[in-house]
Amino acid sequence: MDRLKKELIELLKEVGCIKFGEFILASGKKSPYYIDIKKATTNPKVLKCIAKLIKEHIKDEDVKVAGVELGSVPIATAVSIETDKDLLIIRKKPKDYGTKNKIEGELNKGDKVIVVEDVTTTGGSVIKAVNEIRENGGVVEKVFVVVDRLEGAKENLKNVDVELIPLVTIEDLGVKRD
Ligand SMILES: O=P(O)(O)OC[C@H]1O[C@H](OP(=O)(O)OP(=O)(O)O)[C@H](O)[C@@H]1O
Ligand SMILES: O=C(O)c1cc(=O)[nH]c(=O)[nH]1
Repeated sequence: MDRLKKELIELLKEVGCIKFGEFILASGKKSPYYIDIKKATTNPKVLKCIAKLIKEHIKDEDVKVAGVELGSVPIATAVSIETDKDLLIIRKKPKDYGTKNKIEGELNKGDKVIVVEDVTTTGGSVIKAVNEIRENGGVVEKVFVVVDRLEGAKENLKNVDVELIPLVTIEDLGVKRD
């Protein structure tokens, strides 16, 4: 296994982001476990590791890096700094004053954009962001996610012609699913 991937798995365990109990997810689904990914994405060591792993995939590509409010913004920022690529921030709702922007940063027609996400279950949240970028002229082919829970996101993204690239999956973290 890649050294950085191994390091990321260890770090995710170390910061204590794997939790068991009863949780309601963004999709409305119930789950007996939860990846408290914000514990990871507020930790500089984890952010550096994530950024380096994503850099291995996008080294020479002419792309911009997009993160969705709230969870993916620190990840996209770390990747932007590590790769020297422009950052885009996708809001969940447009600002209702000032610029009224939904996308912050410069997105031009035809720009290639990679989207980063903190965790995927159904992929519904990141698909909304992909649609927003596409509606504004961006070209999205790849989404990187720190942890994929293996609950349909890969298939749902494939249906909209996007490849989901998980840095780790729930299985890599040793979480048993029923
Ligand atoms: O794959 P899905 O089924 O869409 O679920 C995963 C999404 O749910 C969480 O977001 P949340 O809405 O809690 O946003 P936050 O980052 O603002 O906390 C998480 O950060 C993902 O974006
Ligand atoms: O689907 C979600 O909302 C979700 C699942 C999970 O494990 N962690 C998280 O932050 N969100």
